[in-house]
Amino acid sequence: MSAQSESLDAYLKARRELIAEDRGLRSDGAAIAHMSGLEELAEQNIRALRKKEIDNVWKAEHDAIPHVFPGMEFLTARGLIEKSEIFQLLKTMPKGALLHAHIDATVDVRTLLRLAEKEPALHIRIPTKLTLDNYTTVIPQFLALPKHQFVSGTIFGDSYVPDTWIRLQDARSSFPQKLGGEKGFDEWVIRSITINPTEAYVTHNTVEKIWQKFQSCFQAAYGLIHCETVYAGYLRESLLTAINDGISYAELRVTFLDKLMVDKNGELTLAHRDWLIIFESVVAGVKEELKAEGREDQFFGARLIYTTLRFISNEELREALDDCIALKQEFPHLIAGFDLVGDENVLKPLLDYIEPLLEFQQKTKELNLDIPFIFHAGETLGDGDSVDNNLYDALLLGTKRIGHGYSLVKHPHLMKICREQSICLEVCPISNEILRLTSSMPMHPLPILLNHGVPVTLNNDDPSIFGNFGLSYDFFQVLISSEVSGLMTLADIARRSFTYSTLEETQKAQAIALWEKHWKHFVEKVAAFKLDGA
Ligand SMILES: O=c1[nH]cnc2c1ncn2[C@@H]1O[C@H](CO)[C@@H](O)[C@H]1O
Repeated sequence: MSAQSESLDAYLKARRELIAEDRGLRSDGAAIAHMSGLEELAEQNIRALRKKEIDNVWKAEHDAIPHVFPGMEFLTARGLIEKSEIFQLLKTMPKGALLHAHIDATVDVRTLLRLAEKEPALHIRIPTKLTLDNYTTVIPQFLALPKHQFVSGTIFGDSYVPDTWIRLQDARSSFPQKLGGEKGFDEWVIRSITINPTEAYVTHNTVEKIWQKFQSCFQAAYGLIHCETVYAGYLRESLLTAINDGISYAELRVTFLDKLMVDKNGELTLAHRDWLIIFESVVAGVKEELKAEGREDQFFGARLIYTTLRFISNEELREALDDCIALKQEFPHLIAGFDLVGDENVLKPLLDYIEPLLEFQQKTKELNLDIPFIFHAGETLGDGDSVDNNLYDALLLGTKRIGHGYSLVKHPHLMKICREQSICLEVCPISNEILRLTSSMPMHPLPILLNHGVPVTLNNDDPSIFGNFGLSYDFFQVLISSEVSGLMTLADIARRSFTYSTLEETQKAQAIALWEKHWKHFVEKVAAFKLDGA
């Protein structure tokens, strides 16, 4: 061997070692090191497919879409993603646990409308007269009323008195033909409860503005969802959408801000415990349905994270925390934890609530109740602002996981804590992009977290508003925008998701065993996948 080739070999060896050392903190290392032969083939196939797709789709010119690139804005790219072979494969991948989704934003808006429009008690109102000029900006509200308060009529034209309730079915059937009739009505409502690409990328293209639109989606959809007959159907659809995408377990956030929900007679009588009873019976019903189809091994179960909004007073928080305790005592298997939600950038920081939160910890300790905090924190672009600082409080308060934790990468010490104490970040890539924290996936901090070995799960956050149902879209955006992460990275994330859940150890083992079974089938399929021209 010549001196030259010897020094080249030495250089290449040193290079391999440096790379291995740099990648050494990543959590997918073990999964990659112990790949089966089939997993190796599946990984190769996905990487080859990705390369082909990046060249043919994400670097190509498209008439309707001016600038495409891997991991680009989701709302512009969605149509292209849905045509992708990788995406079609990912749809059948077992995704593990969904640990971050707000339940009132999980069902396709058309399905919600189909459920709501069947309910004769539902009414609609708008704050102003609807005209051809203003109708795209007017946001409706909904409420189910008791029979003796039903009001027939129309919401369009001069006869409508602003802020009066009109039966939804009437408002829909009398919606003027020049606005598209019933179809136009549906489109109008859908516009008010979703974010469209023009809003995200043009008219509301700042964190502050998009949050205003985002929050108004929740307010508009609230009354459609929170009425007994619709609610049960809604929860069923929410679970089935997740399960059909390969999610086998979920911890879903529910906002228990209002004390009562409208029952099937249009009366405000359903207390929080009734909401949980409905949830429990829906979970049982879904299990029955799946069993009848021979699919019972696709769903391990679901729990709820009790949430309230970060604008309430300390006294109201004390009430909410007591309510959470009472619910946990009655439904220990259903309550997974406690969280505070809403726009961190404009609402109160965790520090404002420190007294009631510390009292709660003391109380639950005395009662021997395990109700972990699972706080949203650091969902911001700020560096040292009160939202960024929420990370300190979330960790000091012993948060079990961190919702978003977008700004965690600015804190090496906090990353170390998360790594050493297995505190997982519930990362929501598409949500972060649509809510304007990042303009696209290549700018998202996820690779920093993965390369530092910070535990992460991938989540969809508010799919009914963003359109990223299930986890396939978020998994896709992560996979297409990295050359380090591959199929085994996604597998590692999915497998570990159960570990960060609030399931007990034996349940975790059972849920992981089921996941492994589905993963094996999936790997066989991907390993056998024939690339065009291969
Ligand atoms: O990404 C998020 N960060 C903080 N709060 C959120 C996010 N997504 C939804 N919500 C909050 O959850 C409530 C619905 O139950 C909404 O009011 C919304 O503010």
